[in-house]
Amino acid sequence: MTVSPAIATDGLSKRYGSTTAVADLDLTVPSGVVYGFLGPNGAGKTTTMRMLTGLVEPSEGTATVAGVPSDDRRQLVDRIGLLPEEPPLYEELTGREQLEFAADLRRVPFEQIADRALGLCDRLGLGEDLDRRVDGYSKGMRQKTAFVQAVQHDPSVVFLDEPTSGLDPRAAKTLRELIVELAADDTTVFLSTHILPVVEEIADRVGVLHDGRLVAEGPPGELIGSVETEGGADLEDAFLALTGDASEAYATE
Ligand SMILES: Nc1ncnc2c1ncn2[C@@H]1O[C@H](COP(=O)(O)OP(=O)(O)OP(=O)(O)O)[C@@H](O)[C@H]1O
Repeated sequence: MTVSPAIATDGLSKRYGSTTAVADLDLTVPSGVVYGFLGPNGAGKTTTMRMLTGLVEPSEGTATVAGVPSDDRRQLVDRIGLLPEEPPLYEELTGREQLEFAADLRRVPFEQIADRALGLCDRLGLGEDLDRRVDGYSKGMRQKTAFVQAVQHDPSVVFLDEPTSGLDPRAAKTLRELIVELAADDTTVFLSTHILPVVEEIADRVGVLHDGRLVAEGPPGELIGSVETEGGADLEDAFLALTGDASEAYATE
């Protein structure tokens, strides 16, 4: 029996006027993996994620996510989760109301997923703040709420854009653990981040985008092994070699 990939794209491209944001992308992401999606600023990562989540129409090519064509937004939202760079939260709601609202959008009764949602909040240290309004939340509290909102309905595929942004070290560690647990429970995690040690630690596979093109793909160890260095190479070395610009300053925290 062949298991369908979680994400498959065929010649996926996006142009904005004379700018080619994503060019002829053929990507296959197996089910149940953590997939690190890397690339310099402006490489096309966000645009790719927007196409895969049905928010932006491709100029050419097709994509299937969790078995659904990416232009079938109605079916897609039930099967995916998205944590974008700028989390969409309603300032006037409490954290709990925000999570209930997100469940409603997917026509999932919140009571059905409350144990999972509130358990995630507790793990992230958000439990005691859930009845406060979002407009009084810190950046980290917003990020935690947006993460729970993205995964509370147990999606088949979740897209995370810089998920540890603004999180303190303890919460960031918990979030990394949660990502690994999600994948172990068969949720495919599509993770875009500039924090390469995190990718090296938790990603099963990595794709590197450069100028809208996929320039490398495989397990992190394979990418690192492809780089020649005098000492031991790491994913940052591989990234810099593959994207050909040693001046890109990348976080190494
Ligand atoms: N709505 C838009 N209109 C015009 N150009 C756009 C638009 N969205 C993205 N672009 C362009 O497409 C290219 C890819 O941008 P994108 O945001 O996908 O990159 P990224 O890899 O996510 O970058 P970063 O790491 O900085 O977030 C850039 O040249 C960007 O200026």
